[in-house]
Amino acid sequence: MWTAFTSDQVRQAEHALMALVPDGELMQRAAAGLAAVCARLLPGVYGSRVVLLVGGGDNGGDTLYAGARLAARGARVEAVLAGSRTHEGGLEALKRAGGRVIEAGEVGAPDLILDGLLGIGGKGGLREPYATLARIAAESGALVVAVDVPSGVDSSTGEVAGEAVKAQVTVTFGARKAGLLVDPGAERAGIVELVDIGLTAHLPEPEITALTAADVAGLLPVPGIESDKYRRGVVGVLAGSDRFAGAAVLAVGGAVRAGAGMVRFAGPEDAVHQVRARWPEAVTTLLKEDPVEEVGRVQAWVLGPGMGTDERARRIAAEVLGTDLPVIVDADALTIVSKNPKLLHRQAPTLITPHAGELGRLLGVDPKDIEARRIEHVRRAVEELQVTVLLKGSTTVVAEQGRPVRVNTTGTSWLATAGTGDVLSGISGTLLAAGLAPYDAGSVAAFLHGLAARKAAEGAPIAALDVAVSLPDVIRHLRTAANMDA
Ligand SMILES: NC(=O)C1=CN([C@@H]2O[C@H](COP(=O)(O)OP(=O)(O)OC[C@H]3O[C@@H](n4cnc5c(N)ncnc54)[C@H](O)[C@@H]3O)[C@@H](O)[C@H]2O)[C@@H](O)CC1
Ligand SMILES: Nc1ncnc2c1ncn2[C@@H]1O[C@H](COP(=O)(O)OP(=O)(O)O)[C@@H](O)[C@H]1O
Ligand SMILES: [K+]
Repeated sequence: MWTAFTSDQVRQAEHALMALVPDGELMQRAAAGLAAVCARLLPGVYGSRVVLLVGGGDNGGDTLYAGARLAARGARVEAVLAGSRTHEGGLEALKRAGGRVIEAGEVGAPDLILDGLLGIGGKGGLREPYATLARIAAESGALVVAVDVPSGVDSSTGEVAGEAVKAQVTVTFGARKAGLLVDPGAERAGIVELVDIGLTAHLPEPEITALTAADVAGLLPVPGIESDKYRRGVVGVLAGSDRFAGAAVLAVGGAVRAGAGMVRFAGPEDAVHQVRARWPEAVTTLLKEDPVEEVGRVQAWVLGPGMGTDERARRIAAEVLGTDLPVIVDADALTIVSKNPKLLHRQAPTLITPHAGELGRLLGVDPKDIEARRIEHVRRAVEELQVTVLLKGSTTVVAEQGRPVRVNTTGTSWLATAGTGDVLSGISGTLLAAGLAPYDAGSVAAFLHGLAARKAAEGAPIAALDVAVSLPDVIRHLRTAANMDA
């Protein structure tokens, strides 16, 4: 499990650790780790040109000491001093090692730029001259490595309020900062390398966690000798309308290919035909005015993809949410519950899977604000709605009362195509029917969904159904990598 922390949590842990080690020791550990990563990234340290963008705080200090280490190994290291003050010890060390100070106009096109403008002390959008330096870095063509945090990214939330550095790699010290895992910050951070400075024992409960491949392999339900199709989990899918029959095919596809014991599908005529044609293994029921009960026994429901918001859909939603079975509430069902929030007042496990627009309607908030500060809003949704919430988007996050927010790390922007959300609700439904709690079902589903999309895409466009089709390959790979028996 990965863990990530707010800047306050990191500062508290650093204070506790600082009391136990000599002055300046942590900065030396950070600088040594940073220089080692830079040395690995450069084709060769000797003779390479490295530019340091140095802010006035300790982030600048780390950067100067790391620059000194690279200079000592033969790199040509130059520093732009951008703060109203400069870490004295760091600057002395750099000069002693042969580094020199340059003006912003002399940055040019170095091999490597180290962004040491702001660390966890940064607040709000970059002010000048930092903003100009962020632009110079972006235009230089150099490999940009952010020190601790890309400057301009809020290290606790991932918010970017204005200009920010965009790094290919972020070398972060002691603990992952929450803002490095959540967009828009995650996109600015690139690959995150964690340097151990001895902080771990002092860290509190994390605000944020992320499942690793091994965690997912451990959580995935697999059939055993006692299994039959009912015990593995029967998932019921209530999706599709005369207008949107495809959503039914996609949600059923996600459920089938994620490994359901059985998928029961119920919907209008065209949807039933299309589901049967694509997924003959699904058991289908034509649902007109009959109660949903007629569909048969299921262990969890997927409610909403493409089902419309008319009177018929509202009646189905009310009936299903009135049962004591676990339910995934997605797409049109979210529109229905946003008009009648009481439908979510239920005891049984409930996972809602909105994108920012849908959550915006549920909370009465502008979707742009949700995308800017996902963690805050997903927590607020949990608080107000008292259900488990999976917020979709460029970073998918899953939240539940009293638990850290789980951030998904596998997504790809190729997923931004119609219908992939329907596949996700099918996967989540299968996992819920297999007995996973909503928090695990949602976060494992998002992990598999992201990996399946990457596998299907491999750098090219995908259709939503490709994501469903790739699921077994992804599950096989995860289990093999975790050394699990066939
Ligand atoms: N505290 C510790 O024990 C350690 C800290 N380390 C480093 O120290 C960093 C934190 O250092 P500081 O607390 O000095 O903070 P920063 O180096 O992040 O700088 C904060 C200063 O930048 C200015 N500033 C804030 N927001 C700005 C904006 N938007 N535009 C322009 N200027 C802005 C403010 O004047 C503030 O004083 C960490 O990120 C890490 O790199 C590491 O050396 C490891 C150990
Ligand atoms: N830029 C992006 N990067 C990564 N994943 C994305 C991005 N945009 C959308 N997604 C993912 O694609 C899926 C889209 O779902 P949704 O918005 O419900 O669309 P639809 O209703 O068409 O299926 C979600 O899983 C979401 O997290
Ligand atoms: K930085």
